[in-house]
Amino acid sequence: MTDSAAMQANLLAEALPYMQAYENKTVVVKYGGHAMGDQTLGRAFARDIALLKQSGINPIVVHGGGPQIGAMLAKMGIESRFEGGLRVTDQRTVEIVEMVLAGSINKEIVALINAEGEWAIGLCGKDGNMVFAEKAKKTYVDPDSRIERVLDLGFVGEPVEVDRTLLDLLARSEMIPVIAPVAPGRDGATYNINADTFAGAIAGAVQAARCLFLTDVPGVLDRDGQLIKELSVAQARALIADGTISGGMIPKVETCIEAIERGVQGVVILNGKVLHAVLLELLTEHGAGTLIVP
Ligand SMILES: Nc1ncnc2c1ncn2[C@@H]1O[C@H](COP(=O)(O)OP(=O)(O)O)[C@@H](O)[C@H]1O
Ligand SMILES: CC(=O)N[C@@H](CCC(=O)OP(=O)(O)O)C(=O)O
Repeated sequence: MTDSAAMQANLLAEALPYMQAYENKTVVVKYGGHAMGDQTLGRAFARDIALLKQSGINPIVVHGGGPQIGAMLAKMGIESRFEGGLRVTDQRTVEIVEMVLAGSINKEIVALINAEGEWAIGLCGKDGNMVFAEKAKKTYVDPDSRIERVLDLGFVGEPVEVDRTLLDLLARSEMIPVIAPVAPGRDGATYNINADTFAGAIAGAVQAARCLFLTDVPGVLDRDGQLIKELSVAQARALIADGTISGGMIPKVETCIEAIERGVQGVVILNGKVLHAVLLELLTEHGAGTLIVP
């Protein structure tokens, strides 16, 4: 046996018990816009997803694309504005969000997975009546008057209904769903949904065995910048309360907590900029990021 063949055999032997543990289980992978790097990274991500399917695991990809939406808006002369980590989305903006998310980014990921010999299918919340959203109800406390005010974020939505019929059908097929976080409202509007929130709702609806959030940091870091390998829901809440977890990591960890409360068995935040992060997390003993457990 050559060295390389021996190495592959060793890797396979290490991965086998994990593959068996996840067999026929659903793993939701949230692929964040910041985690989408160059072609090499994109191909490695697609290969990981293809390998999961080939191993009898049922992957569902939910993707973001915040930086890519920002770049397209800038090209059209529209400035991006965020409130509490959410993009303020007027009618013109939601049209561009849908174009970028459900159009170019979605099809790019589908093509990458298909190039690995699999059958990916690009969807958004509108397809198969999968997700219905309502206008997000966010409030803030006015620092001068201390009065609680409602934030009007325009067409920013929260998923309120998830129908898993189409996802169940795809799970039994050769298809890998790749889903953009855009959904209709019962009011006929199109809503822009934060991709973490959307992935958490999908993971809860399908009772996923794992939900992975690929971002551009190694996971949740402690005050000294060291990776925390495992966190309980109570510990995660304490880190938000004492300010160790801040900025964009707050809604991400809150989404993880909600997903666990909805029955997802384990949620992981990890660095998508590491080659084969998904396989390293799921199929090796040490994992790759921060595992949040009940
Ligand atoms: N304790 C923490 N551990 C890790 N990242 C943190 C922490 N507190 C704040 N952050 C910030 O959260 C960011 C990740 O959130 P965000 O940028 O919204 O991710 P994404 O765009 O990939 O969804 C990190 O880049 C980091 O700046
Ligand atoms: C309401 C809201 O903020 N929606 C996000 C949707 C994309 C997203 O969340 O992408 P990332 O995961 O790459 O950040 C946005 O418009 O940027």
